[in-house]
Amino acid sequence: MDLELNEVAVSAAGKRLIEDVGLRVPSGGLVGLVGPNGSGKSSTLRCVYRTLRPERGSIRLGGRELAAMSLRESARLTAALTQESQAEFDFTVTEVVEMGLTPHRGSEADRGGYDPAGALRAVDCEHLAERGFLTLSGGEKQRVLIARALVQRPELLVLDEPTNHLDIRHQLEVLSLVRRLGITTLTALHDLNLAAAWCDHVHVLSRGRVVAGGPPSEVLTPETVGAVFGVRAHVVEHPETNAPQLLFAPAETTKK
Ligand SMILES: Nc1ncnc2c1ncn2[C@@H]1O[C@H](COP(=O)(O)OP(=O)(O)OP(=O)(O)O)[C@@H](O)[C@H]1O
Repeated sequence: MDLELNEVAVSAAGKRLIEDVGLRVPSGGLVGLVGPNGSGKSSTLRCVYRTLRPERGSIRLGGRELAAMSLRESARLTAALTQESQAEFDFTVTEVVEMGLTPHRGSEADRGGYDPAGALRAVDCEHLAERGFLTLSGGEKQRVLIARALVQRPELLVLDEPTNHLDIRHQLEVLSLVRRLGITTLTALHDLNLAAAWCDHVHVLSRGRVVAGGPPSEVLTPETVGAVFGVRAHVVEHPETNAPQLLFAPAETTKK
């Protein structure tokens, strides 16, 4: 199911958070949102998982206006891992993962996919099934929340910094898993090299606007990264994967 945003604008507390945001995630595609702190990544994602209501523009999922769907319907289709998801649940890990089934309760629909144990296995957390969620490390919590998103069997995954708190192995495993799942995914990422390595397309946000979008090799150029993030970047090619990777230096550093 594809996702399309056109000229989306949203405000909160009298402040324009994003303006004219447009992007498309093709069915089964993985698209990254990158940008400096406060550039509007989370606000864009919040419009997609409907905790913010755009005041202009359109958001279509599978060709249908989100605004015309009931919240229950869009919640069934969309699983979100948000900045707020780390809420303090006083439940076991299995109970937290089972919460992902909530949007399907009372519905006949069963599109197959992960059961709670399978989802925990997929994120390498099977051994944590009976632990209290509150006793987990930050990275373990993050992986359990990804398992909760998987059992929902969503058509669309919306991920806000899914690699937060994860060690390097689990960062790579989570993105590789998302890739393998083939679910339409829009994700905010701080790490430009992860975005470059895993995303089909990357959109760069700056002050609430998309200033560049397309394949990572076309978008994550020294010029764009320099202008948006205020750092000097050099692009090298990963010797194994050929993905563009960036090396950074502060803007003011002069070469010795
Ligand atoms: N409810 C709100 N009321 C007022 N301002 C808000 C609200 N939500 C977000 N903002 C502001 O909008 C801007 C964009 O925030 P947003 O969280 O979308 O950025 P972000 O790119 O996800 O940032 P980060 O990388 O720091 O997570 C910020 O300046 C933020 O302070």
